[in-house]
Amino acid sequence: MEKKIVNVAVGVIMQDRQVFVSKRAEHQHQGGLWEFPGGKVEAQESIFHALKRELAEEVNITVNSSHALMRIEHDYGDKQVCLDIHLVEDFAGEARGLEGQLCQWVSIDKLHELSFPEANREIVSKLQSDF
Ligand SMILES: Nc1nc2c([nH]c(=O)n2[C@H]2C[C@H](O)[C@@H](COP(=O)(O)OP(=O)(O)OP(=O)(O)O)O2)c(=O)[nH]1
Ligand SMILES: [Mg+2]
Repeated sequence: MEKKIVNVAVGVIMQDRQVFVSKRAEHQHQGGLWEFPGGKVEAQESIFHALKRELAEEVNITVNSSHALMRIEHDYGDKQVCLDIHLVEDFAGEARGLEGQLCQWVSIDKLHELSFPEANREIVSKLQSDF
């Protein structure tokens, strides 16, 4: 049977050379690892709309605009994802976890010290080489 690919809108929220990351809950897929906030793109929804909705729900910010950074397709074996990663520098509100998740601002230079899901390796490399 062909596996369904889950499309995910992911936001790299950046301010003053720092990025806002949150920790995935233990019970979630890839639980206990750090992530860039985001979530599933619903049927008929644009990536930008999903990004805006998820970042408001999860981390309290209103995204005004964003730029597509990269797309990563990754097969975790138990789940196949397509991550649409956007850079979010233009937003309103103060970022904080609204779902009880641990969050922090981390400097780009230290991003590699955190444990992320496998698919995020490329994102961290790109951020550290481009910014
Ligand atoms: N948000 C996010 N998801 C990531 C990252 N890296 C990565 O592999 N993923 C994977 C983990 C999950 O399988 C999927 C995102 O699903 P999610 O659990 O955030 O979706 P969601 O917010 O809509 O939440 P839910 O409906 O599952 O409760 O993408 C990342 O940096 N951020
Ligand atoms: Mg999510």
